[in-house]
Amino acid sequence: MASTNYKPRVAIVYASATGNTKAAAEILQHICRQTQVPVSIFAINDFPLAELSRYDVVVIGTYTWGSGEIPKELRGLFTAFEELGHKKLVTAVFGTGDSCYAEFCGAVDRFRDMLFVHTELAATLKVELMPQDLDYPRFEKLAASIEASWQKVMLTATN
Ligand SMILES: Cc1cc2nc3c(=O)[nH]c(=O)nc-3n(C[C@H](O)[C@H](O)[C@H](O)COP(=O)(O)O)c2cc1C
Repeated sequence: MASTNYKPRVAIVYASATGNTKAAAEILQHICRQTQVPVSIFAINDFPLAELSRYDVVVIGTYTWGSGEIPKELRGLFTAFEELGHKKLVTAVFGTGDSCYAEFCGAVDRFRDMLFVHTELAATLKVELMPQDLDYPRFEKLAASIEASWQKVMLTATN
């Protein structure tokens, strides 16, 4: 995300009940920071939904609850994306889950389907429980996909 003069405003917004998704969010924040792009990270309860439209890139981190469901604290954010309907907003969604459940990381799938319709969805990533060292390159790929989508949106805007 460093090759244009304009620095995108990037937010990582996550929900985490037991810490796995928080750890994943912090890995992504660390990787993004290496590209010199300022990244703000918010636990969902600290993120002002009214500010969603002020960001160029929003990355969601979610665990999965119930039977493949979005945690209730993220439902407001889900609706806010639907209502915003901003196709130039670059998004991505990652999640941690437990593959013992029938719908592994079902919340990621639910966000993916909605974000694909309402935003410029860059990529998704599913992680088994607490992220491990071998997941790190997968987060690097996620960051690279986000950057590529951002460059695409910038290019479209200037042509
Ligand atoms: C009651 C309950 C239901 C769950 N349902 C699912 C599920 O449907 N699919 C899944 O992949 N993981 C499911 N999980 C596992 C969590 O999503 C997983 O442990 C996740 O890493 C927790 O993230 P956190 O540490 O950020 O809270 C469930 C966990 C609990 C306790």
